Amino acid sequence: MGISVSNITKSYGKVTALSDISFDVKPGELFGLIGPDGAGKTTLFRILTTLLIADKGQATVAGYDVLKEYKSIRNSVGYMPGRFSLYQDLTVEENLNFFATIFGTTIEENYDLVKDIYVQIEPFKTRRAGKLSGGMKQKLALSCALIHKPKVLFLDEPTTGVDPVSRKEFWEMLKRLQKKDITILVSTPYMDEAALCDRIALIQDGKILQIDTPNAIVSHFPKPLYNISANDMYGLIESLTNYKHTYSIFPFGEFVHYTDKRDTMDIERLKTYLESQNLTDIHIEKTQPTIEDTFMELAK
Ligand SMILES: Nc1ncnc2c1ncn2[C@@H]1O[C@H](COP(=O)(O)OP(=O)(O)OP(=O)(O)O)[C@@H](O)[C@H]1O
Repeated sequence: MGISVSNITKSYGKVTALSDISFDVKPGELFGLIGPDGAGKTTLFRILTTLLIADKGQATVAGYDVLKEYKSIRNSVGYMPGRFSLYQDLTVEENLNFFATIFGTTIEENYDLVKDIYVQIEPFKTRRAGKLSGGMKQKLALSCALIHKPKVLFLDEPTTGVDPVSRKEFWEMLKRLQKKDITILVSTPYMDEAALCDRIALIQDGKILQIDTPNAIVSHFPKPLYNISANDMYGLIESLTNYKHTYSIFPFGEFVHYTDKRDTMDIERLKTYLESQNLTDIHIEKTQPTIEDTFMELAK
């Protein structure tokens, strides 16, 4: 009753948005599609929610074929698209009522499922959706996607444009929904959110780079990784770019993430080199790779 995707390909004219994509989401799993803008995430969501037809390949959602049984899929899934899922001129309550009505149900009938989320915006139930904050819009959109008790929930970049506290709360809500036997496919460009999924697929340019648990993905990082900082970030990047032993560099907050071509690297020699480039306050220490590091390495 999860999701099964086999060899899905979709092009828009000359742009190949998805190229031979295959993966399965197990029933009850919280599965993340992680990739930058334009990777093909929205196209895949639209195919799985039967709004778009693939050029090639098959897919099933909740056991139903996306082509032959599209009507059953529409009754079994909840879809929170990245943008424009709410009617801005309707109030909070009217939006929820509208989504309940088109699925032939009522807010009361399925209130239990959305209660957790909806109570947080209920005090504003007479406010128009267009006047809500980003975090409140997101909670309303999630309530609307859930009001007909879907078996599978599709969330396309649900936390984009949402403040960090609301983002954290949102992920806690997803974990609670998962316990109610809902299979969740969520896309995000935020690598820190990827770590909260059961399994993730890293996707770029319409291709899947890797599928695994977040821990396993990180453990595939091929080399020791170092955090390097110095007084001048720009000079540090330039010097490391010109260093003959550099394998990869990647700006990461206040640090540069560095890997070396050699099997064993001499930290002191690298420090001496950077000092010779007029850099000061140089710190080099080994660090743990993140999903973002693995993504950058695979995307090379
Ligand atoms: N209707 C369309 N016509 C032409 N090209 C399109 C269309 N929709 C998407 N594309 C192109 O297909 C590729 C994948 O787009 P898609 O929206 O699926 O990616 P995404 O990962 O969801 O990114 P975003 O977060 O920016 O929506 C991009 O190169 C995009 O420009």
